[in-house]
This record gives sequence, structure tokens and C-alpha cells, in this order.
Amino acid sequence: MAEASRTFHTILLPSFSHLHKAQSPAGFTDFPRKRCGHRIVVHCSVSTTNDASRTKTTVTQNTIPWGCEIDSLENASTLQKWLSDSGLPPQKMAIQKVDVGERGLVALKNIRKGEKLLFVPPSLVITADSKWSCPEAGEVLKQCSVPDWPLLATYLISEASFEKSSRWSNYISALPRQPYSLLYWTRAELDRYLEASQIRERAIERITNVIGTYNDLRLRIFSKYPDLFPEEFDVAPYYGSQVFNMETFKWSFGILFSRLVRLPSMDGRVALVPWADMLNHSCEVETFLDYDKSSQGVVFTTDQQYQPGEQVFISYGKKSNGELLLSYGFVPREGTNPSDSVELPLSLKKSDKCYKEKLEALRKSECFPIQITGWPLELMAYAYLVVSPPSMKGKFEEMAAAASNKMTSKKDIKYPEIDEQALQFILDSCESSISKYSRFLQASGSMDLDTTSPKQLNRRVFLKQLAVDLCTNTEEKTEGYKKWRT
Ligand SMILES: C[S@@+](CC[C@H](N)C(=O)[O-])C[C@H]1O[C@@H](n2cnc3c(N)ncnc32)[C@H](O)[C@@H]1O
Repeated sequence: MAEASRTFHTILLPSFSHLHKAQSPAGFTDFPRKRCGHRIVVHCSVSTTNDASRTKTTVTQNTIPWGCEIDSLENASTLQKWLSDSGLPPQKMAIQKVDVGERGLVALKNIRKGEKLLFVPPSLVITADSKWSCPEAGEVLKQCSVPDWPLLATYLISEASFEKSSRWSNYISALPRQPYSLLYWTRAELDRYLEASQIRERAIERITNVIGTYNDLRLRIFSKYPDLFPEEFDVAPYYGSQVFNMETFKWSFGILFSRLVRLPSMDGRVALVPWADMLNHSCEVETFLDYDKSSQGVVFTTDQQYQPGEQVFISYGKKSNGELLLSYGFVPREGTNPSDSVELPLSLKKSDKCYKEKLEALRKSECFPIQITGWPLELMAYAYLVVSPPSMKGKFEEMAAAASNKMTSKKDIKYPEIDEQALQFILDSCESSISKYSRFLQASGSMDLDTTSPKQLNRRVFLKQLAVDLCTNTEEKTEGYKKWRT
């Protein structure tokens, strides 16, 4: 079945699956899809040393032994001190608890519009070329041509396992122990809370990719070099607790999805930028992080002024609410995201007498599945194709080409004789899409909790509220679109 949906383009963070496919050597692409969405609960043992006698307390947990609670300022001042001792110039901002995003950077002084801030030097930036505390482990990964994302995910875990002897220990200690990420949602939670949203499938695909990547690494590399990539710690104080396993990979990918930036002026390199990654997203600003060749540091230029005590924001890119939820685990407040968009699934009807011919026309235009980025020409063209009768066979290819944005000339194709049916088809698609959201929202009852302070809510209520926020926005957008067409 051909499906048309709006495409989302990530600016700061490339889609992992896309990047993985684009860069990975043979052997890194075949993800075992059957394990999709399966939550792996790790049983790990934590030992407590007690004078001469060592007692081993076995606890069941699925958290990792490093990082901190995201809603606390634990380790933040140590991080700030270490950064300034390591070359970060004096800053006009400090890490504080904030209303939006738990911890964030807050202005200490007046900040002008158009001012350059941060200046994080390259020596404090983590890239695929950063030095490993265990150089042999880095060598093995490079020899196996592991792409940047899995390499950085492994690097983070490796450095975390070196604790204080890693140069990044103060940074890692200030990272959230459990980043807000859909990677932490179970399959049952995704099915239940994102039932109405297209994001559910993308989340499942992302989880599958992460699991597949970890399994590939384990099979091809970790199992062959167990001394370099141990599954468990064998030293105090973490005897038996996890090092290179699924749970720690979920953590490191969660960190990458929510903190990795692409630096356009460094040839698009992906990097973790300590300090800069304490900045939260606002839909009201457009400024983003980049490497500044003149000051030789990572900076951003403010596009509004700030007074002391105000939180300073950057933009994570023009992303829909669904995309923000997918990568960063939050949904902006209702109506505040001008870049929000809705996926409208459209499909050919199998009962259509010309189903095969229309499908063939779509294939010829290489738009299978179709991704509509332009609007509304492509959508209208697709609708024309769906509703066109057998007598219009000769036009199928033209319609398919227009639907796939492959037309050489940008002329607005028009078929007045089927205009009404095409519009009705679009409206019906909107109705059916809205009904899914409405059903979910009705079943969820009215909720109006503040998801910007997740720790105050319990997990079930928090996930449900995120889903309600996402669906409310989506329902309103689709409804708005429908009204616009009528
Ligand atoms: C790059 S980090 C920013 C620093 C983060 N607040 C921290 O304490 O580590 C991205 C994460 O911050 C949070 N965040 C960023 N912008 C937000 C916003 N507008 N609303 C709610 N949470 C936000 C999300 O948890 C996201 O995954």
C-alpha cells in the first residue's frame, strides 16, 4: 500500500537509521527487526565494600551506575569548575534549575541580542576523533570502520566505565542517569499512549535500530575483545554491574539523541559539546550552535536579549512536536510550536479498478513510499490519482510525478472534473486521522498536568500526559487543515 506522509527533516540530529545506513560498512545494516520494541530489563549486582569483609548485595535495576538525577543540580557545580579549569572562558550564564527543561543555562548578566556566547574550545568537545582512556578499544572500533554514532555511543560507555580516570568524568557525572527518551518506553507503553500517532512507528524503528546496532557490535566486536569491552565490571565498587550491554547502550543512545549536535562549520561533524548541551530548546528562538572559526570555539548568537535570572534558549531545529518527543522526550506547550506539523496518511484503495496501474505509476516516479514535502500541490496530485476513474488512465503518470515532486515544471496540475472527489478524499483522510486522536483523547479524559516538571508526576501519568499533549496538538492541526480546505 502506497502511503503519503509529510517528511520531517532533522537539522541538529540526523535520523539515526538514515545515518547508520548511509555510513555503515557492510554488516552494520541488517537490524534484527523481530526484536523490535522488546524491553530488556537488566539484572545487575552492586557490591558494597564493608571493612575487610566484602558483602555482595544483589539488586535488580535497570539504571546505570553513572550520571545523576536530571532534576537535581548534583554534580553541576563540579562540572562548571572543571570546565573553567580546562579552558572554558568566563561565562555570562550558569547552570540552574529552571521552569522549562529542569536544568538549563540562566543569564547572570544582561545579554544583548546578537551577542556571541559560550566559546567552548575544541579540546572540550567530544567527537569521533576524541582520545580514548583505553586507546586499544578506540583502535579496534576504527579498524572495524564503525560509523560515528555507534562509535560515540561506545566511547561514552567506555569513558564512563573509567570513572575518575577518564578526562570526561565530571561531564559524564552531570549527564542524566536516564535521559528522557522514547527509547525508555516499553512496547506496551508505545502501543497504549502513542496508538493514534505516527510517531509510534518511528519510535519502534528507532528502538529496533539501537537494539540491532548493539547486537551487531556485540557479535562482531565486543565478544571478540571481552577484555576491552567487558559486559560487567570486575572491580570495586561496581562488581558485576553493567558496562557494555543493552541497558548502557540505551543510555548512551538516549544521550546522543538528546544532546548530540551537528556543527555546520566543522563540515557537519557530530559532537557532544559539554556546557552547550545544558541549553534547552525554545520554539521562539532560531539560533543554533555552530563552530566559530574566528574565535575557534562552539558558539551561538542570541536572537533576543536576556536579563539576569532569565533562562537562555537555543533552537534544536524546526521540528514538529512528534519529533521533539521522539528525540528529546518532551512536547512543547499547546500552540507554541510554529514548526509543528501533522502526518496525514493517505493510501490508494485496493478496491480501485485501476489499483495496479496507479501503483505502477507511483513506482515509475520512484515515490514508493511517497514523501510529500511540498504543499499542497503534491497532496492534491496524490488525491487526484486516488480518485481518478479508468478513463483518465493516460494521466496517471503525470499525477504520480506531480505527487512525488518530480515534475519538471512547477505548474499547478488541475483536473476540474475530479476536483470535488479529490477534496472529499482529503477531507475523509483528515476525518479518519482525527477520529483516532479524538478516540484516544476521549479515553484519556481531560488532563492538564505540567510535563516540564516530569519528576513530579509518576511515570504512567507523565507518559500519558505527553501523549495527550502530542495528540491534542495533532488533532487541532488536522482539524485546522480540514477547515482550511472546506
Ligand atoms: C540538550 S539537553 C538540555 C539540558 C537538560 N535540560 C539537562 O538538564 O541536562 C536536552 C534535554 O533537555 C530537556 N529539554 C530541552 N528543552 C526543553 C523544553 N523546551 N521543554 C522541556 N524539556 C526540555 C529534555 O529533557 C531534553 O531531552
